[in-house]
Amino acid sequence: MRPGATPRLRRHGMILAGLLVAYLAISAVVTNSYYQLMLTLVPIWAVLGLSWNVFSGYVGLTSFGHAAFFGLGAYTVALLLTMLNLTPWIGIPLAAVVGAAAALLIGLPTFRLRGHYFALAMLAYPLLMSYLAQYLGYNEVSLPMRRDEPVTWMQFTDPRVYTVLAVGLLALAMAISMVVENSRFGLSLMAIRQNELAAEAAGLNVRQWKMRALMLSGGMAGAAGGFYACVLLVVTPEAVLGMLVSAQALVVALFGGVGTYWGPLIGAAILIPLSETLHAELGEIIPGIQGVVYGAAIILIMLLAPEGLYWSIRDRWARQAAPRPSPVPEAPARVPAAPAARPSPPPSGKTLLEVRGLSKSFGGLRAVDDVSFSVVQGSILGIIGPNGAGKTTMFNALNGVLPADRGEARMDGEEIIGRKLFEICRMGVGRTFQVVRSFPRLPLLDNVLVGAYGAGLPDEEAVTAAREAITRTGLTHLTDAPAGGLTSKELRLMELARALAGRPRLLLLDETLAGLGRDECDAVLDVLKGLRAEGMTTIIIEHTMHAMLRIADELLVIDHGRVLAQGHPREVVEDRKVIEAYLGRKWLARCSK
Ligand SMILES: Nc1ncnc2c1ncn2[C@@H]1O[C@H](COP(=O)(O)OP(=O)(O)OP(=O)(O)O)[C@@H](O)[C@H]1O
Repeated sequence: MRPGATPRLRRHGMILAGLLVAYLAISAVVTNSYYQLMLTLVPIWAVLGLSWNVFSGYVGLTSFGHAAFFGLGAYTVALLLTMLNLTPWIGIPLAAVVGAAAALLIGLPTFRLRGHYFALAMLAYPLLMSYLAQYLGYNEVSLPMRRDEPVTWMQFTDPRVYTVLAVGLLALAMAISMVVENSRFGLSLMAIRQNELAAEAAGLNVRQWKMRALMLSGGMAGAAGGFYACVLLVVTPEAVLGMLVSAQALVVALFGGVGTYWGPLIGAAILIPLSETLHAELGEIIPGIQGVVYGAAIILIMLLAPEGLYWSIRDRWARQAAPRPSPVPEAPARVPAAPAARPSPPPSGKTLLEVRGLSKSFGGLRAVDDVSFSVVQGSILGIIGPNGAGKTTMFNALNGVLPADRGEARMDGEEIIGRKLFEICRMGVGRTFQVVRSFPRLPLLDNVLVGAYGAGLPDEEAVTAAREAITRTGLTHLTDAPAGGLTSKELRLMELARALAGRPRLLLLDETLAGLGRDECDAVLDVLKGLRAEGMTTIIIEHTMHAMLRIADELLVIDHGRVLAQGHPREVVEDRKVIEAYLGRKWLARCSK
């Protein structure tokens, strides 16, 4: 569980229990059978919305095809009952298993696609299943009437019993979502949504996490579909695999709020009664009024609250509660000093990283061309070079973001080239990226925790490692501050802390000082010096020469993908080749004064 999760879960659990009891009390007094059915449908669609949210909301990959899992669940229950006489009490859990298994089969090929292509591919699955159901002659599967033993066959004469069961299913789906969102599961998924590459570089096995999320989501949708079949007593492709079903899952979550378990609940509680009431009152005059309601809801929410009702209300509330523009006071004096830096690194003399003949081309462009260098343990190697010289590509080839064409890189004698990004991270290579990505609404601690989870540390140790990393970067006073209120310097340090939380032996820092003022640069440099004093080995790409001269033990100059020079910073910056290729005439003039 994430820090602070237990009291939060308790609080939210009590609110949820209160809401569900109130809902049951209302449904107990409704006598009209149409509205009784509507009260049963609200929790069912909320469960489908929650299932969509567990995958698309947390991972950020839009699914237009959740009807596939829902429909499979509905057909599983209906066919098991009609063909094998199997009670829905067993059929519904089996529907969840079928939904999860379908998610595995769908995920395997579809995770190769990204963005819009993924969303469109998901659309194809329920369509395919719908045609298959028609082809197999399952155009209309009616559940046999077994009113003699209502409990055994889940066929009750009093529709309010279905509402109670639907609320029970919703409570279960909410409990699952709450645990997911407040655990390493949810945080890992959110990290993937924020930046897949950075998440993998932090040690997360992105494909595995996505698959787990889709399977859980498929299972929840399958159970919802299975129960839906028991409520309607008839299953048709249009009703359970149709476009409106997928749209309903998506719309209730988008309307209520994406990436939070409250979202689908709010969305279903507002949209389902609205569309069903309009359907009841105006359905004969305007057929398909539900589609109009969902379309209008999407347009309205996109215009007025793009992240959904929940976030819009919560953010407004938070702004009123804390009217200051930033939760972080501005005075720099308040920033506690990072660990005191020793003037010189502990020279271990031992080589930690040995790179030989590393090459990477993009078509005809040799972005990294036969690069060799080594890094002494406990030292800082600065990498400089003109824009487009191949510095970032070299980092990418080193830590597995891109496959290297040739070459080797041994860390402590162990080859890292050819391994996956998350494996290299787990071997002790931490990395930051040029563009910082944070989870703005989550506290700094949670943002940093991702690095510790990625390294595979168990829950308690992960929190300890994250707190240690926060202390080492001098951000202790901001531990509970939301990342959205941090300054550029604090965000840079937060990213550094995230890399440190995985307890790396080697840090790859890509332009950590980019966009910072002189004072801010100094503060970050102090942190880096502190880390070196602790024995951390760092390779840093940086354009700010004054910073490089102050911090680097050695400089490596790259130009057109090749090593132009390597050595002590003072010697390197006086090298004519380096001056001509990178530093320029102004630098030469300054040097010759
Ligand atoms: N994925 C890619 N596909 C094709 N070409 C690429 C790709 N990534 C980088 N390049 C090219 O490779 C060369 C090296 O780029 P790289 O980003 O590594 O340079 P850099 O030294 O890090 O530059 P900067 O200092 O501007 O970040 C550039 O010409 C760039 O356009």
